[in-house]
Amino acid sequence: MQRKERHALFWGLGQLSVMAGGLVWFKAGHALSLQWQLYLCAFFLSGGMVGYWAGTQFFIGRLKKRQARWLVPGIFIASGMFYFLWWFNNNWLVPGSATALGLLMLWIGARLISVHDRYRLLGLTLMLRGGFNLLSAASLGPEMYGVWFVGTSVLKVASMLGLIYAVQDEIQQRYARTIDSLSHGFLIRDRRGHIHVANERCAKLLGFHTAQELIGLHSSDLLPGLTHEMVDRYFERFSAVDVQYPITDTAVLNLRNGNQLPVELLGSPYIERGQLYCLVQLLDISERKKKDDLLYQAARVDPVTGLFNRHALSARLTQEIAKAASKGRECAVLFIDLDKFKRVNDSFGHAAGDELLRTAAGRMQHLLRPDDVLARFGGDEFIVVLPDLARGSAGWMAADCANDILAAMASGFEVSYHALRVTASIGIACYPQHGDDSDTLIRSADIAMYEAKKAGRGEQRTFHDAMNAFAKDGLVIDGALRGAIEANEFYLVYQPITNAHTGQLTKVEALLRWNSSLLGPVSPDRFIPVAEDSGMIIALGTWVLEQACRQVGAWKKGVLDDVTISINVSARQLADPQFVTLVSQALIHNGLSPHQLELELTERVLIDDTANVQAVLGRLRALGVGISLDDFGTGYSSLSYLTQFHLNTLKIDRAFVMDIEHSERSNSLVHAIIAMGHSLGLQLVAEGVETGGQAAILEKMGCHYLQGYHIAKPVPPEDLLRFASHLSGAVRTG
Ligand SMILES: Nc1nc2c(ncn2[C@@H]2O[C@H](COP(=O)(O)O[C@H]3[C@@H](O)[C@H](n4cnc5c(=O)[nH]c(N)nc54)O[C@@H]3COP(=O)(O)O)[C@@H](O)[C@H]2O)c(=O)[nH]1
Repeated sequence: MQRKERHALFWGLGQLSVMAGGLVWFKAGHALSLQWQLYLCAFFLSGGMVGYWAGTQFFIGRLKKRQARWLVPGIFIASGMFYFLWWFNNNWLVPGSATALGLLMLWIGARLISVHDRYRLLGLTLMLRGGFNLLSAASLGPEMYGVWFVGTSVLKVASMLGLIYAVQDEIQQRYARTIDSLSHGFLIRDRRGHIHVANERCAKLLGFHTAQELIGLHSSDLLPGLTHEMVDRYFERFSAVDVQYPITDTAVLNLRNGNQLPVELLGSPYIERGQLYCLVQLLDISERKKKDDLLYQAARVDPVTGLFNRHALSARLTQEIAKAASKGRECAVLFIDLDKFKRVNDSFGHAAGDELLRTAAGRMQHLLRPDDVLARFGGDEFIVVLPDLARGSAGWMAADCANDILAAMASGFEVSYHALRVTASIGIACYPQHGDDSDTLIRSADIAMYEAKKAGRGEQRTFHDAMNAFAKDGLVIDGALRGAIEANEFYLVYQPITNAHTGQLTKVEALLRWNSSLLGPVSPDRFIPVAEDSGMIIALGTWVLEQACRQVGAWKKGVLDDVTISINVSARQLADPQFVTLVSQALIHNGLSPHQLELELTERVLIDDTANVQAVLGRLRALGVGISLDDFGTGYSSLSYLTQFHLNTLKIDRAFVMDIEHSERSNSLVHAIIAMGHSLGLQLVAEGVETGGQAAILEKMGCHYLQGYHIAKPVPPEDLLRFASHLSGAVRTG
């Protein structure tokens, strides 16, 4: 039995008790002594009153534990009092009982009315019964028994109805409270679409004031766009076989107040008295949708610049390609890489780097048309997509755009109160000429961007097929390079560098050769850039350093006893924190004095990471190792490098030397370089000397050393030893 229903037990027992008292008094006079009759009547009346009182308290939920403990003692105390009263005068028994019961019912009725509206009918009928009892007590004679019986029966039926109403109302209220306490909307509709039940949350979600407003409405009245057909079609889904419940849908509802509400609808069938209804739960998923949108955004947007990220860009480019294909139009992809961005990050920190990226992105965005797409592709890489271009125009439109971007970058940046110059390198690929899917176009633009970088930064290049062949070649070489050191596929050749005045062999340049088991002989011009890109140049350079020093060690105590070995060092080697240690170990292990080693660097190495390069070169010079600037004249040819890096030697590039006999411009340029080198106290080496005439001019100009095919080609070590022996004999005799 439910806790609430125990009131019926108390009331039932109370009623039984009162009836038992009546039987004892009116029907048991012949079987019991008067004292027993009086006592039992007093006991049953007390039991009945306590039962009514306790039932009422229980009904309204106010029967406390400590009160319940007094119920049985209360019956005995009250019985004692009634017995004592009637013992004096047993004529008081009937009117006294009616009076006591009447007063109790008046109290119960008043109490119920005061507690809740739903008890008003019950309370009123009980008060009437109470009043009727009092009236009966005052005037009830045997002649009135018939009237009394009818009156009391009518009132009992009325209070029964009042009780049924109160209990039903309570059950309904409990049900309503339960569905109202649900955190989601809830409604029950019938086959025709009429709403039978709805909770307050449902009303609120749909823009109504109360749930009551919804009851009786047709579902199509709930939302402006909802038609009768849609309402019927929804219900039909519940009649279908093999349906998994709940039927779950998500939708964005257009509400009557003009707002939109993203919801999840959970529909389940509900059968009442053989009729199929549909029970719909509405879950407000605005918050979930906001989070989904945020995640979607995060997956598509670069947090630093707020631009599309790589994934979003790919998807967008695929769309633009499809559009261009369907309309016979073109589109272009610009792959933009900020030069030297790493230096900004390293020198000023990542916050400054981010600021620079945002400024660069802002400048680019400013140059673009509303439909153009700008995305951050990676660290310092951006991509611009120019969509919907007329046939034949993609190439020049992209080149124009690239020029504008290069100009915008050239105006310099202010980052963390520092004025910085950051250039960009741009590669261009067009649809349909250079690829017909997003991956191919981006890859082609990337390859073209690398070509632009190689051309010396701040440049743009448009993709062409030869670049692809080159990139593919790079991939093949990259694959073949792996394991080539362990497989002993590399060896060194040595090219003599002689004193221009005396002809004496004073230096040799070690040059790397690769005889690949897969590709055959591969020239350094092809494999060195690939090794530099992959980072393998560090291992390869270390091998060259050790091998060359070992060779010079082996030449000790011979004609090449005091020769200086010159080796080429790439930027990545110099950035390797182990590099200086490796150099010093190579010297010690092979017994070389530091002046016997000269490291050849190109201008590109020097500009890449000035602060670090300066520090490393300082440590190398402290060791006593010589530093030589290779290919001078081909790169930036900046005088500041010559003073800034404390170089020992300047190597004049072959490109100038080859023309000095015939070109006045080359002649005067080489002359100027030599004069400048002298003034800075540098040793000068002329590269690519191929003729005696060139050698003579260079010697006359004051060049200290000569290197080139005129003296000797790069040769294996044993040939070089023979050459050196021959030369020293010739020099001695000469
Ligand atoms: N980081 C490293 N780079 C290296 C290493 N070994 C070589 N290289 C670089 O590869 C480039 C090509 O070198 P290579 O094919 O060996 O060419 C050298 C000489 O053979 C060539 N040379 C010398 N004299 C002449 C000449 O009279 N005519 C002519 N046509 N070519 C000549 O010049 C190259 C030497 O160049 P340089 O280093 O600039 O002095 C080249 O850039 C090498 O630097 C290595 O171990 N590590």
